[in-house]
Amino acid sequence: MNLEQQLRKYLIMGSQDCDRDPLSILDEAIEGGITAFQFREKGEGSLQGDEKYQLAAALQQRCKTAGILFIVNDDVDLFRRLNAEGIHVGQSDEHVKGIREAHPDAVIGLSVSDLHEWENSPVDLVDYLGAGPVYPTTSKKDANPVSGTEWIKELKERQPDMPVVGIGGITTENAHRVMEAGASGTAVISAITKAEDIRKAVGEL
Ligand SMILES: Cc1ncc(COP(=O)(O)OP(=O)(O)O)c(N)n1
Ligand SMILES: Cc1ncsc1CCOP(=O)(O)O
Ligand SMILES: [Mg+2]
Repeated sequence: MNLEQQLRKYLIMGSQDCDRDPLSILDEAIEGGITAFQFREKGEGSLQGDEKYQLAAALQQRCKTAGILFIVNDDVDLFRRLNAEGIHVGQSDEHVKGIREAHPDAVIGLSVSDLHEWENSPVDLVDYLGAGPVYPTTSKKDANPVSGTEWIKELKERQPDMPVVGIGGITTENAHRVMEAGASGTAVISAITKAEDIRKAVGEL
């Protein structure tokens, strides 16, 4: 699978997003057919220190066994310690240039919410872009204003060969609009972590 195919069904999750064991949720999502996973341990109720590391390592092991791309959000030290395949950063996180210099082969994802961010970002140094929030989200308190699917279309016009994943408020009902706009995949938290039947939800995505 190339990166574009790997980004198709992209689960993002930390313990703060889970009403039950994160490992069981990941197992069910893997059975359902996710293709990438981002460890995002962040916000109210999130684990710190060794507890965070232990959970990340356990989730990474599940992804390794299943052959699923494993990406760490924000925490470059954790990404290094785990020797993870990828790191996702946003506009206020560690700069892409330094990460790329130190890790030429890493999969690096960058969030871009609007044209100003895109124009001022080192987009030639990253492997994919996270575009959003496409729709209103309750999973990220400090989310930027909603960008709609138009933003994905615009990114694909400007950088046709750059894989773009839509993120924010994506559900099994609206995911098709994100793909129709030109995204390589959908990145979701609640559509999977809060689903009654996780395998079914991943299938429907
Ligand atoms: C795939 C993907 N796209 C966007 C984001 C958001 O990143 P960021 O803006 O840095 O916000 P946090 O997730 O760090 O709160 C993402 N994590 N993944
Ligand atoms: C991390 C992140 N970045 C932009 S929106 C968002 C949260 C996505 O969560 P959900 O899929 O539950 O809306
Ligand atoms: Mg970030």
